[in-house]
Amino acid sequence: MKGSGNVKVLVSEEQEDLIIFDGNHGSYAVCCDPIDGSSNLDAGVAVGTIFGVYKIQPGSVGSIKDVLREGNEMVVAGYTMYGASAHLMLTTGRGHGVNSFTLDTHLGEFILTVPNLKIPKSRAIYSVNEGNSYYWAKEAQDYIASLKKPQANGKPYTARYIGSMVADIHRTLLYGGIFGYPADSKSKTGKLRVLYECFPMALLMEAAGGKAVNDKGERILDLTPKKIHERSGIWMGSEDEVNKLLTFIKK
Ligand SMILES: O=P(O)(O)OC[C@H]1O[C@](O)(COP(=O)(O)O)[C@@H](O)[C@@H]1O
Repeated sequence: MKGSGNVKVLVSEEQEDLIIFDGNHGSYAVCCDPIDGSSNLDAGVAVGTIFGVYKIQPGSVGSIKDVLREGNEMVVAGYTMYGASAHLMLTTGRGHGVNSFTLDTHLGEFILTVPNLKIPKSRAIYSVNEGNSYYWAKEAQDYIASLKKPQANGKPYTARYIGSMVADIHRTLLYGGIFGYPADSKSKTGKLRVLYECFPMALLMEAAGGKAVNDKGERILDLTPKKIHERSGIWMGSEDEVNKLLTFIKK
């Protein structure tokens, strides 16, 4: 990133402090989770790299103010997923849609395989770590319990959880459904980090026609973090599925 000359500020999950690249005139601030899902690496489960990009503030020489901003101000977001095949999912903002690329290992190039990807409006798939459900707020417990009952079509929802956010979100973008990692009485501010997990995935989700909210039902992209490694509870996925969740949260 330093060598590109375009990046002035870097926030990485792997670095406690903000990095400012002195000596270059980069115009961008990158927020990055270099290996998301790292706890799954040894098991050979798909992991990925998540990134979100801001244009640094006018007149800025690189500071924390360039990243402690609303998610709405991100200009690019994406992830690469290293699984059975390697994928790059990219958006340059809500109005610009989402493009999905697959790595052609012979060419060594990412090929555009799904242009202007749209998440299905609804799908009976939920993706959460139910191992935490004892600590969840009652609204979250009631919502997930409601999905396990036979729905209008006589069938309950199906559960899918890999435990690697990139892989769970990749499946959700392609197949539809809802992914959640709510805050709970054990992790009061949630687990996933706002700048390099929640914001990039929320921008992708909305650009694909989905929705992303926190435990209070507020739009994730309207949040403004106060610290670079700030966490938030999050739910995101197909529009109808998030709207159904909101009927439990916003009673
Ligand atoms: O094991 P849990 O508590 O279900 O958490 C899994 C979540 O944590 C993560 O692994 C994030 O953590 P890392 O970025 O530190 O790997 C996400 O990819 C995943 O959604």
